[in-house]
Amino acid sequence: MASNQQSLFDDDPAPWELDAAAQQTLATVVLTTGPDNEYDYLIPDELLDARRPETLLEVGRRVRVPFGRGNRTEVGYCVAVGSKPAPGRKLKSIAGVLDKQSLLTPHMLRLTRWMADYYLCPWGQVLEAVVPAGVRGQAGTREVTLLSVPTRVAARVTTLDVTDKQRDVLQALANSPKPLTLKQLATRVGCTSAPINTLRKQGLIESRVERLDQGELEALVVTREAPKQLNDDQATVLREIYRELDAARHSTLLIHGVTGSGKTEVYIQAIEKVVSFGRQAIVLVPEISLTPQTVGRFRARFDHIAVLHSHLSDVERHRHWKKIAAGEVQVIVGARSGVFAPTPDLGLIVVDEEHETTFKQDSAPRYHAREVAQRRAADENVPLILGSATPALESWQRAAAGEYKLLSMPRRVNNWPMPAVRLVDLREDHNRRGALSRNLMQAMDAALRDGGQVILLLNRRGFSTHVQCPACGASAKCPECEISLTFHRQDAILLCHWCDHRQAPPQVCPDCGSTAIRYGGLGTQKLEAEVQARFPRTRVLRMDADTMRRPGSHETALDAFRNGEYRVLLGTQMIAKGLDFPNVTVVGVINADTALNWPDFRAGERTFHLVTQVAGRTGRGEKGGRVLVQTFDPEHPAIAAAARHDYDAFARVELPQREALGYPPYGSMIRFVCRGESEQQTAALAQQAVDQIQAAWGDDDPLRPGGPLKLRGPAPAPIAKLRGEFRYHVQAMHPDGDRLRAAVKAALAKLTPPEGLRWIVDVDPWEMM
Ligand SMILES: Nc1ncnc2c1ncn2[C@@H]1O[C@H](COP(=O)(O)OP(=O)(O)OP(=O)(O)O)[C@@H](O)[C@H]1O
Ligand SMILES: [Zn+2]
Repeated sequence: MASNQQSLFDDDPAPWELDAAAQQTLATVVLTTGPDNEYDYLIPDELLDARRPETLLEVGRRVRVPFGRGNRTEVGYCVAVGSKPAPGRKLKSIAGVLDKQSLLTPHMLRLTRWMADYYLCPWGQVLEAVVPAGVRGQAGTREVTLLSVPTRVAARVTTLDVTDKQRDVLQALANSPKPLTLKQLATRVGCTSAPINTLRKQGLIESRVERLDQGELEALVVTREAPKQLNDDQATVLREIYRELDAARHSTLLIHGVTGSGKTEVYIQAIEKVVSFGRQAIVLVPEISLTPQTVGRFRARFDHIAVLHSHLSDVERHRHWKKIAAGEVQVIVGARSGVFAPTPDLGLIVVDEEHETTFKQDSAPRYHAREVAQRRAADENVPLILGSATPALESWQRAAAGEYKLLSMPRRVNNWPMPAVRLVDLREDHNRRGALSRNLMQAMDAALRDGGQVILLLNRRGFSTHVQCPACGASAKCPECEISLTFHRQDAILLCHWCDHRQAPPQVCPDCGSTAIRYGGLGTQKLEAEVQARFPRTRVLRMDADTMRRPGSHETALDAFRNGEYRVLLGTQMIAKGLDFPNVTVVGVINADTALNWPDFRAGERTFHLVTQVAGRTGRGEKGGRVLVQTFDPEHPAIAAAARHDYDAFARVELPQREALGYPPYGSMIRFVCRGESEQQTAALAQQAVDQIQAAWGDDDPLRPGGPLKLRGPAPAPIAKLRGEFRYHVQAMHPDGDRLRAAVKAALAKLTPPEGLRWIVDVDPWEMM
C-alpha cells in the first residue's frame, strides 16, 4: 500500500503491524483423493509441540482436514509448512495428524511433484501410489525358532563332554554364519531333532523366536557366492562405472550387452562398491517372479537385501519399507515401484532389461520406472545404469545424442559364440499340418537325443485362437468386447482374453445352425498337445498365464526345468526373458509374426526384442545352441536383424522411419482414451478433446521449430469395445514435450464429460490398444 494514502485510513494498523499479522505459519495439504490442488490450513498449537513427536505436524505426514462446504473429513499429505501471507478469507485448521513419522523425504516430495506434472495426474494420487498401503498387523509372516551356539560354547566345542552326534551338531551350528532353524540344522548334520533338543535343554544351544516373512525365510537358505573374475569387457565397463561412483555425480550409463554377456555380475560388483561406501542401491527388474535367477544372484552376494515383489502383503511391504527407511537394507531388488524405495542414502540405481514394457504402469499414475529412476538419480546426484541386450530406442537415441554414456559388451562370457539363427520360411513349408516345421522338429529331435533341452516360444495362450463357422463365416466374439474368443480346451470354455468373459463352446452356429464349427488358430495348449504327440516320451512343461496363476508357480516350474525334470519348455513371452540354462541347445520361435501386425508404431521393435531375447536363451553352455525362427515374413527388417543378433542394423532401419513420422523418440506422444456405453457420446467427447487440445495449442507458427502439432483422431481405439463400453482415442504428438503437455493439460481441464463417460490420459504411452 502506498504510504501517502496512510492518512486516509486511520483505522488501519501501522505497516510493521500489518507485516506481522500478514505472516502466518500454515500447512499446505494435498488431498489423497478429490480435487487436484494444494490447500493451506492453520496449524493448532498442539500439533507444533516438539515434545510430542507422535502428533507433531511435519512435511510428509498425512493429516485429517475439514474440506468443502459441509466440512467433511478428508485425508491429505502435508507437503509444506511455512510462513505465508494471510489470505483474505478465513482458513480452516488441521484436524489431526495421522502418521507418527514423515512418510516422504524432501527428495520423494520433489520426485512425486515432478511425476504429477509430467504424467498429468493429481499429486495426491502419485503420493498414494508411492507410499505403500501398510497397515499394522502381522499377516504374511511366520514364527520360526532360530538356533545358535553361544560364543562361550563355540570356543570349546572340542573339549565338551557330549556325544559325537551332538558335537557334530554344535560344530555345524558354530560354523554357520547365520542362525539356523531346527530343520536346517538337522538336514545339515543328517540327524534327528533328538540331539539338538538335548543340547538346547543343556543350554549349549540358544534359541530365539522371530517373525519372518517368506522372503526372509528364503534368504536363510542361500548359499553365498564369491565375486567372479571379470572378463575384459566386464572389467572395462565396471571401471567406467567406478569412475562415475568415485566422482559422486549423476550420469546415465547405458550398457548394451548381448544376451549372456554377464551384465548381472557387473551390476553386482558396482553395487558392492556402493555398499562399501555405506550407501544403498536400487535394482529394478521387469518382474520378480520371472527373474528368480537374477534375484538369487543378488541374495548370494549381499547380506541385507529386500526383494519387493507384487505378491507381498501390505504388511510385508510396510515392514520392508520401514527397514529400508531406517537404512538397514543394502540392496533393494524390486519391480517398477521399487524405484520409490525410501533409501536414506542412495548411491546407485540399476534398471535391468530397461527395454521391458512392464516398467510402464498401465494404471494411473501411468509412469515409466526408467524415467522416474532417471529423475530420481539426477535429483539425488547418483549414477543410473540402464542395461539391456536390446535397448529401447528411446535410450539408444539418448545415448546417440550424448545424454547417456554408451558402454558395450559385445561378446558372451567364456567367449561362447552367439547361437546361429535359422529363419524358417513358413510360406515354403506347404505340407505342414501342425505348428512345428520339419526343420524345427529335426532340430528338437537331435537336441533331445543329445541330452539337451528345448525352449519353444508361442505368444498366444489357449488352444484355438478363433472359433468360426465355415458355412456362414460367423466367428465367436465376446459379447462385451467384440473380440475373438479363445477356446481353452482344458476348461472346455471360450474365453475373452480382455475381460475374462466365459461361455460354453457352441455346438451349432448361432447364426446359421451349421454343426461344422471350425477351431482355428494356434495357442500354447494346442502346441503342447502337438509336441506331446510328436515326442511322446518327452516331458513337456507349459508356462503361460493359465498355468502360472499361483504365486511361486514360476519359480517351481523354472526349478523343475533347470533340474532336467522337463526336457521341453514352451510358453508365451514369459519364458523369453533373462533365463540362463546352459543345457538349452535349441530355441524355436513358432511364429515370429504374431506381434508384427499390431496397430502400434512399436510393433517392429517389440518383435525384434522378443525374438532376440528368446534366441539368447541358448548357447549359454559348453554344448552351444541354435535357434529356429518360423515366420511368414523372413525379410522383415526386425526379424532379419534379430536373426543376426544385430541391434545396430535394426536401429539403423527403424529410427529414420520414426523420425520421418515424428514418433518417439523424436516426438513426445500423449494418448487420450475415453469410454462409455453410448458410442455417440464417447465419440463426441473424443472430438471435444481434439478441439480443446487444438485450441490450447493455438496457431502453429511456421517459424517455430518442431513443425505443427500432430493430432490423430478421434478414432475408435483398436480395442473398440471393452466390457460393454465403446472406446475412442486421440493421439497428440510434437517434438516439444513440455509445450504438448501444457496444451493437453489445459485442454483436459475444460472437458465436460457427460455422466457415465470416463477418460484417461497417457503420457509417453506404451499400450496402444
Ligand atoms: N566373468 C565371468 N566368468 C564366468 N562366468 C560368468 C562371468 N560373468 C557372468 N558369468 C555367468 O554367465 C552367465 C550369463 O550372465 P548373465 O545372466 O548376467 O548375462 P546377461 O548379460 O544378464 O544376459 P541376458 O541379457 O541374456 O539376461 C551366468 O551364468 C553368469 O553366472
Ligand atoms: Zn470381453
